[in-house]
Amino acid sequence: MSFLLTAAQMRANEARAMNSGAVKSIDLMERAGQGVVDAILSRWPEMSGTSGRALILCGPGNNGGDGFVVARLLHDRGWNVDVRLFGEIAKLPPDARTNCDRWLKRGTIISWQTQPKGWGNVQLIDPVDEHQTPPDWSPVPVADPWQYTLIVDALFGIGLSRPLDFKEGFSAHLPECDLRDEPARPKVVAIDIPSGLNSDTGHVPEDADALWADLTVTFNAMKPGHVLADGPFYCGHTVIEDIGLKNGENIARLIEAPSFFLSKTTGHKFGYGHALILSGNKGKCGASRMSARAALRVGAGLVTLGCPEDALAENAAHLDAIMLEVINDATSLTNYLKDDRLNAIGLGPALGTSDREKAIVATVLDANRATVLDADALTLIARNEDLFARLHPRCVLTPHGGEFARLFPDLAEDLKNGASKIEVTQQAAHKANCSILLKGADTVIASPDGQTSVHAAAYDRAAPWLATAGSGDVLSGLITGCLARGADPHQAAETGAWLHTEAALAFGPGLIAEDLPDQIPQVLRSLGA
Ligand SMILES: NC(=O)C1=CN([C@@H]2O[C@H](COP(=O)(O)OP(=O)(O)OC[C@H]3O[C@@H](n4cnc5c(N)ncnc54)[C@H](O)[C@@H]3O)[C@@H](O)[C@H]2O)[C@@H](O)CC1
Ligand SMILES: Nc1ncnc2c1ncn2[C@@H]1O[C@H](COP(=O)(O)OP(=O)(O)O)[C@@H](O)[C@H]1O
Ligand SMILES: [K+]
Repeated sequence: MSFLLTAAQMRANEARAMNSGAVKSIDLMERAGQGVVDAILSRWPEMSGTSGRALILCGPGNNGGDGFVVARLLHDRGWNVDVRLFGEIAKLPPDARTNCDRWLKRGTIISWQTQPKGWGNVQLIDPVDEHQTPPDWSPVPVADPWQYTLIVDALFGIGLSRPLDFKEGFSAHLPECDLRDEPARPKVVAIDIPSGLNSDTGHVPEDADALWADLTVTFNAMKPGHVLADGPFYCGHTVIEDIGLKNGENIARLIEAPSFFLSKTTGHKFGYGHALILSGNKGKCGASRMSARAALRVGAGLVTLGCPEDALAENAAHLDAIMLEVINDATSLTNYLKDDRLNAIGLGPALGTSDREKAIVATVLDANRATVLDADALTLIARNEDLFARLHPRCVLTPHGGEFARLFPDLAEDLKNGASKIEVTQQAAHKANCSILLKGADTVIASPDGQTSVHAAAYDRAAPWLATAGSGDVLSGLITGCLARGADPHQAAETGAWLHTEAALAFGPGLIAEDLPDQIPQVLRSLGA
């Protein structure tokens, strides 16, 4: 199982290891630098056979220290290495300083720093005399990035403490981001996290800048910034190098393939649960049918679509294996729910938002069954405090960003202002007293018992084809089906999110929402279900 660590949690791991005497910080830095070199050579094996030319951009903290280690290791492999330092050698922290000195036995450093007040553009000074302030800020030309095989961003890691500003000269050392697809350009590698990206949130603040990378090499575990928000775009591809720290607390787990409960062995259809999906009036029920189909495909033993009488003929024309039940109003729903084999309910897609549906949502919540609330059901809950107050821990809410803002306006504002998507989802789960799945390529799931997970449809699992009308309806059906099969709400949301993306990957370009449920058999087979 993989976990995400905040910067504070990573520092705590390091402090624990130091205090126990298990390892010295200088050794951790050596392992980090070695890990970066290993990751580079493994990603681009052609670089191990020959020596190239590298530019290492070091920052004023320990991220820069890792950079000095990389510079030394590449030099010792025969590479031609240039090192630039943002800051002053004299102010480096101890381990970074040690590695800077080791580098200075092999090569030189060109340093640049923020210009003193009143100076014009950033000045580059060459070389830095570590014992005295340079008498003259003589400009040095920015190196042409295209002369390098490799550029390493060791400027700022988890210690980024304020927004990055390209005016300070950081970007001049990299080819333009638009040239990412240009094969002749140097490879760009970020140590720990691309500089400028917030490692806890994945945000790059408005008006701020960040460097981009082809490869990001981080240590021990991914940080939220590698998978949330803008993170994957800037990181390019992320690998984890083990530097031997033991992980303590984490902020979330990273959802991986489910390893349980999706296979069917023996037993009767009722042993796999009976899901009820509720729909609205005729002409608008397509979304609920897709949801029902997804619930059946994921293996619910039975699925019934409950709809008003006027929608019966339309639904009957489309459905075979899915059963139909007339649910005109809250009273007919109450009667139908007397069958306690109905163990999971999904509602919202194509439900409607009139008084009929408001009463239906109230009835469903009062029934205290495992329930997924999506789309129109979320709109009704956002509008009616009495519905919000009825939410309970067997519910899963599946809002997209707009629905989340209607349900939790304050938290949505925090998110807009740079708060962590993980933290706002945790707070929402606490407020609503139920599981919340906040959608996106970075889907976050939090439950009131504190469980938190992130599903990243990123890197090798990027599935942009999911940005298509109705794909969310299928997701709610998948989760309802998992609930019917006996998963708890958090587990059902995790499994639904993973299957949803996997189904999109199995289909690929041209995907429309209807295609998703029919990819599920192939996905289940690949899991050995
Ligand atoms: N367990 C750990 O935490 C380990 C950390 N290591 C490395 O150490 C890094 C963290 O080192 P630090 O805590 O020294 O932090 P950083 O090196 O990430 O950055 C801190 C320095 O950057 C300056 N700074 C921050 N934001 C700035 C901005 N926008 N513009 C200009 N200056 C800015 C700060 O004033 C400070 O001098 C990690 O990212 C990783 O690369 C590794 O060496 C191995 C182990
Ligand atoms: N670019 C993307 N990458 C991965 N998943 C995405 C992307 N865009 C949307 N999704 C997923 O697709 C689904 C869309 O749901 P939603 O916004 O409710 O759409 P709809 O209401 O049309 O069904 C969500 O599960 C979301 O996480
Ligand atoms: K970096």
